[in-house]
Amino acid sequence: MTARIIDGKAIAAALRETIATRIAAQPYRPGLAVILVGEDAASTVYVRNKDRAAKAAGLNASTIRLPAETSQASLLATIQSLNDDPDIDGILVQLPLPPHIATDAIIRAIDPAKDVDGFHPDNVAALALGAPSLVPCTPSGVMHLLHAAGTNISGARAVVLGRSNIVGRPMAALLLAADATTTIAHSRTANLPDECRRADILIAAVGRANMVTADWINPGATIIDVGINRTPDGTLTGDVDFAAALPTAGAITPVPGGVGPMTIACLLDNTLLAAGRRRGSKAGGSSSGAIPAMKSIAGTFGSSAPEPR
Ligand SMILES: Nc1nc2c(c(=O)[nH]1)N[C@@H](CN(C=O)c1ccc(C(=O)N[C@@H](CCC(=O)O)C(=O)O)cc1)CN2
Repeated sequence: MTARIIDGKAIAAALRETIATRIAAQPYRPGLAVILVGEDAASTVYVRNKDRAAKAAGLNASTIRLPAETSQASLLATIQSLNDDPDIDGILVQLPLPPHIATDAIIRAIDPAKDVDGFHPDNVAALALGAPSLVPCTPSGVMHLLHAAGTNISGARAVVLGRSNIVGRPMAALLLAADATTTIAHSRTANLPDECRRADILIAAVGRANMVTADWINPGATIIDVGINRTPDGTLTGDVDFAAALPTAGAITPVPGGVGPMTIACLLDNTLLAAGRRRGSKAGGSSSGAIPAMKSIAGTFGSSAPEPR
């Protein structure tokens, strides 16, 4: 048997369309500010794609490009002015930052109500307590993909490979909130392949090209590949050996065209959600509220975007 391919590009396009319809129904244009410090090649592409997608969906989006030598104090001042700007609903600082800037201090400086990345400690704590507010975009996108794939989450054994603050930890919190029996596996986990082989749902987010091979996969499992690795010949590849996994997995995301496009769609969703809350629109319904897999955390997860008025 061959695994079903979960088409993240198409699912993200549908989500962006839903969000655009909701934005068009609002009496205001939600504002999104994205800050890029330096000229990291991949970050430059991601920020350009965010800007395009945000504008296409009807957001009032702007990108603030700062030189790599920007001081931490100057970046903090930029964030403060965006925190104070009533037209800005969402603020995102593209990561990674240059090494002389303390990422933690920057994330803490963002108004949690405008933190559309969901990285501020207040938002992290809310998610950990099972009452998520603004949820990190990549894990949020993964939940959408699991739903679209028709994967049963409640009661399933989920293994998250990787424990980063951006993906692994919030991913595990979301799966737990959706009633999966959730394990975080990492570089120190004993018998890593055995651990992964127990998973009905395997989320690979380690950042090592093709690390997950066919013998790590439980036959029929849903495999979500969050890895984006560039091989020496310039090819983009995930953390899962896709070709080898195909005959064993039940469903699998490709790289590119899997999780990546969902990250950007969920950023738009978070911006709409943040705008609705800040501007006092009645929250309810949402692009992701329609997702049964998230019912247990409905109303708080993903976009409780304002209803059209
Ligand atoms: N402030 C943040 N920084 C970073 C985040 C984040 O969520 N917030 N995530 C990643 C990068 N990222 C978004 O910023 C991102 C990565 C990849 C994609 C994507 O669409 N990938 C495509 C392939 C693109 C390519 O050719 O390189 C795909 O997978 O199909 C979107 C967003 C780190 N930084």
